[in-house]
Amino acid sequence: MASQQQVSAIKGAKVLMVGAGGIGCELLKTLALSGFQDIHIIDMDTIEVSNLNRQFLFRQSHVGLSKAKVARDAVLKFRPHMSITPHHANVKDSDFDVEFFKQFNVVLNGLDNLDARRHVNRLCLAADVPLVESGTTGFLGQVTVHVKGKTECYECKPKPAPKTYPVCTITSTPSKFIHCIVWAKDLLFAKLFGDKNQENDLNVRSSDAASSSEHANDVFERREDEDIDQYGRRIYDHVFGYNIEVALSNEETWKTRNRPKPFYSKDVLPDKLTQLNGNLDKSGATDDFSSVSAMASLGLKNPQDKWSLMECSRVFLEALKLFFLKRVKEIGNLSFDKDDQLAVEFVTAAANIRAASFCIPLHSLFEAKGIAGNIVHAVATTNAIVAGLIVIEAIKVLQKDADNYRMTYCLQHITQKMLLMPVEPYEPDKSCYVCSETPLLLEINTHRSKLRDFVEKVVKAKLGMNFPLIMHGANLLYEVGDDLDEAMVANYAANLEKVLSELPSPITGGTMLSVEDLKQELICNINIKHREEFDDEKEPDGMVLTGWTQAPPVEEEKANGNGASSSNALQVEPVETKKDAELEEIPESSRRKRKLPEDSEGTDVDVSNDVNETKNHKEVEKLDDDDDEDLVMFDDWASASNKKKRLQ
Ligand SMILES: Nc1ncnc2c1ncn2[C@@H]1O[C@H](COP(=O)(O)OP(=O)(O)OP(=O)(O)O)[C@@H](O)[C@H]1O
Ligand SMILES: [Zn+2]
Repeated sequence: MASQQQVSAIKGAKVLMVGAGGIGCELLKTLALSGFQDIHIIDMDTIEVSNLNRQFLFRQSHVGLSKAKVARDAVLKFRPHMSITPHHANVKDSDFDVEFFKQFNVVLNGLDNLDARRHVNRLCLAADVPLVESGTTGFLGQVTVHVKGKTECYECKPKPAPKTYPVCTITSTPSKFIHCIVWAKDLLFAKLFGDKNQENDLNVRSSDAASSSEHANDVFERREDEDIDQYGRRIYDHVFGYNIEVALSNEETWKTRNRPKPFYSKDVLPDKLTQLNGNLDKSGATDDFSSVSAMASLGLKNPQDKWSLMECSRVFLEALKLFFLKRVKEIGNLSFDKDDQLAVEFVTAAANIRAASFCIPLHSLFEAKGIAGNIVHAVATTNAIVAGLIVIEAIKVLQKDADNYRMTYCLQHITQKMLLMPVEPYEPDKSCYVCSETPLLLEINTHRSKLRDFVEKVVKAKLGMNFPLIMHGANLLYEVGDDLDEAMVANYAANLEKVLSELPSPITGGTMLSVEDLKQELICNINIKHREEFDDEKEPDGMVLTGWTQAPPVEEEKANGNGASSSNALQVEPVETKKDAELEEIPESSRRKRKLPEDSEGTDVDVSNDVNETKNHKEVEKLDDDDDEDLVMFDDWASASNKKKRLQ
């Protein structure tokens, strides 16, 4: 039962909910049933069929409609007197500025990406509105509280970086199916259907041997008047035949490994079969790209079947053909999307052919899609638990009950019945560039690096600024915005191409730059230190930013003798996690032996495993095998004491 105080805090609160997906639907329902009266919802998406299994406010008839609006309507049916304001929009839109955020007493995130989370964090800091942040991945989840000046902000701690794979493993020596998927998705699919100007390691493979015109760099370009079937076979023969032969010629590599088998289309697919390949009429409507399917065209029905090498080859050629015949306008702009059926078919087929070549077990489309799309199946119960925890923290925040704020980690721990692990929040990190004013340090070659390098590699990629403004003293060097006149745009464009030391207001060693994102009201000061040389391998950006921290990438395996290194690695998100940086590591303090509250007094629980990885469930389970009494289920949060004061 809520106390009178809680009831009035709830009733008087104006709440902003960002994200009306898996967590958001549960959250809105729980907020409504807890008595909240005034809620704004921002969600940029429309409802998809795949949402219906867990986003229970939505029905089949809502597919294609705004999530925010339908969620509002669904809740008003059982709480008609609530005020719910839906915004079908991106939270990064300029309408949702600091003034907009200031009207709320608390912001609750149910998002699925780092970019939006960082943006909301910055606006909450600028508007001085508390934020309750959340995320789930399968059975794992977390809820964290961020109150300016009291607790760490969302960006105080580095977020786990995506898993990386050495390039040479992907291009030359795959040993697992995931390596074949990364190759098919990030190299081959990107090369054939994505931006032609992007650097791509398939080029290296294609041009490092004989430079005969047949196998030179432009092998992926479709020649004028080239029949689409011929083109498909040529690509097939190049990537699965010729490239493997080139790799085989490097005898050293295969001394300790199984030699791969080159495949040529004429051997795998008799001529007659290719001619008969596919029935385009069955491949899907021409006006609905999303329904185009090579499987349909070939009469392959069950996505859980493992295709034979011949079937994979037919799907490969058919999918490639369908892209050129039915989706030609998109070619050049495509990037892999797990919800794009034809893309998934192509990648599954290509990955399996490569897997067959390297004697790696083949996988079904269903499995390949899960791996390629980093899919961990969402668990509705986890979302419900997390939504409940968000509301509990929101109520504490509204009551300014800072002593009892908790970051709560939801762990699957069936054998030990351990479900929730509450942890006291940390104070703000004094060196966090987002919530403190600590300057960053950038080592850079000011005579060689251009302003563009600085903007792309530091300001956008690392600091996550979308609308940067760069000042050197009183001089404005660069700015992005809708209200700039033509002369300014031209001036900034010219600055981008200049090396730092030759800018109108030169940037040299000792310069202090101020970089600001007007929309996020975030200002960072950056001290510049000139440095001549950088290590290509270890410092591939050609610059080093200190004070900005990202957890080191999870490196799958060390360079394996072909000269690759982690800096020269392909990134994929950890397969075990669903969304980027959705789950954080449990804070250091609680990763060490941590004294538990009353119920489990005297029992030390070591949670030294990374909750990020679903595969680690087994390791988590084995943590305290010897003690069956570790039930860590707190229904009285205040009793979760035994605590060391960390808040100010
Ligand atoms: N920048 C943003 N602005 C507004 N809403 C956002 C933004 N980024 C993500 N969202 C919303 O956050 C919600 C996250 O929900 P969820 O994690 O369940 O993802 P989903 O897209 O519904 O499901 P899935 O990714 O599993 O198909 C989505 O509804 C998405 O539209
Ligand atoms: Zn911070």
